[in-house]
Amino acid sequence: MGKIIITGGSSLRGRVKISGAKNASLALLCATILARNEVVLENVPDISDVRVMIQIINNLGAQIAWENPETLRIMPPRKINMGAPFHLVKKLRASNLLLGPMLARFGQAKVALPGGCNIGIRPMDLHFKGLSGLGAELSLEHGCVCGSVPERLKGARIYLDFPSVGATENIMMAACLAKGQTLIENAAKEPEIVDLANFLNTMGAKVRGAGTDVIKVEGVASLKGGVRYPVIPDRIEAGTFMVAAAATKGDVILENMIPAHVQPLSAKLREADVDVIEGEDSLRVISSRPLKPIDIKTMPYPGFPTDMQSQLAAMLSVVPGTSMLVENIFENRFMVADELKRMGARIKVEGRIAVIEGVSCLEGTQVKATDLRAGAALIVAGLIATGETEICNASFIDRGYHNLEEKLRNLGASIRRH
Ligand SMILES: CC(=O)N[C@H]1[C@@H](OP(=O)(O)OP(=O)(O)OC[C@H]2O[C@@H](n3ccc(=O)[nH]c3=O)[C@H](O)[C@@H]2O)O[C@H](CO)[C@@H](O)[C@@H]1O
Ligand SMILES: C=C(OP(=O)(O)O)C(=O)O
Repeated sequence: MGKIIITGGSSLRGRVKISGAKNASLALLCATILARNEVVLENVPDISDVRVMIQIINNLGAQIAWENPETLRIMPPRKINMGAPFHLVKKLRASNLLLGPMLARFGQAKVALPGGCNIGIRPMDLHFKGLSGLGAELSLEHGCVCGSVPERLKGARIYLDFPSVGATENIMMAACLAKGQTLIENAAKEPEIVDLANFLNTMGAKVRGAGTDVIKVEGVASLKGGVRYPVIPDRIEAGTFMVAAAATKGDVILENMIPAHVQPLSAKLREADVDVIEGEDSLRVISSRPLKPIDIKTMPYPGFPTDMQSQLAAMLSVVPGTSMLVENIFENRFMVADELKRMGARIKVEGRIAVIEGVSCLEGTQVKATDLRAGAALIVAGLIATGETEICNASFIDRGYHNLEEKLRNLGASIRRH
């Protein structure tokens, strides 16, 4: 799976360009299935999750090719090949986002139960509730979700018991081609939801209210496609560089990003006594004073993102005093604590709570990435540790970070792949 080796101790300094968002790109790629004509997506990150999703959608009958390193040209399928293969689907969570578009456009779907990082049980009941509320008939057969639509999907009022990102996306995409109006209540409000709604509207959908608790979709007969659309910047990649800059006492300017999308993290870094200066589409992080301990509770957007919790745990492990993390989204997201402890961190995990007692330094050693953001956290830990840190299972990190080593080297880090 590859190793990343870091020699710690350098402060990160300079400028870094943030890539397009993984989670938005994956949802938008699934949404292209709804379109009748070619679609061009710009600012797509060349990461392994995106490459796997391209393979899956090509298998369904689409034709997708890179026009240049950040631009994908997609000819949606005219008829669908059933069965998204397990060996691909198991690699990423977002493969469950194929269900809504396949059912809406082709009236049938068969997708192996999705994989992704082992950060919790991650049920799909809300996806099922929403899609069956629109009239789809769904069953689980031999590890596959099978679905069919007797006639056309019909608009409905759907209340989500929890504002699930994936369920909101799946229902929103399916509702675009349903007959009549759909209301998604207690919808997720993440920036990736808004990006998906904007993309669907560019293709001819009628989605209103994305970014609020209630999304209203007026179904249309078809989505024309024939559009070029830039994916939003990746707020989690941006957040990871912000934390790396703060932890290494650095001074980094992040370019091509949306400061409002990282506001929950900026607020917390400021509490820790880091300077975060917002530009229009850039942001500067300067860490020149001793850091203060902070408490974090992960929440749906605009709360603090679960995808940034591990990286912050790495930073806080060397901040004098006691910090506390409460993980409210995924029950298994403290796996990184054991790896950080190997490096000398003092972290006590009790259920959904982790208490961190800051130590004076972390020591480089061999550690393993247990999931994507745990891998990112170990990179942060390696950058601040004394000596050499060897991170195995680096392919987890490749799921979500484009050119991470090169970007960090340009900021002065000593990092290489083995
Ligand atoms: C590809 C993608 O976009 N992944 C993101 C997406 O994952 P994903 O869409 O899987 O996350 P959800 O928002 O759906 O999950 C949030 C919570 O809802 C629960 N739940 C979800 C669906 C369901 O049917 N039933 C149910 O109980 C989950 O177990 C979890 O506890 O949002 C997460 C929360 O911001 C991020 O960490 C992931 O990076
Ligand atoms: C949890 C993540 O991704 P996924 O939902 O694809 O597993 C993530 O990006 O941190």
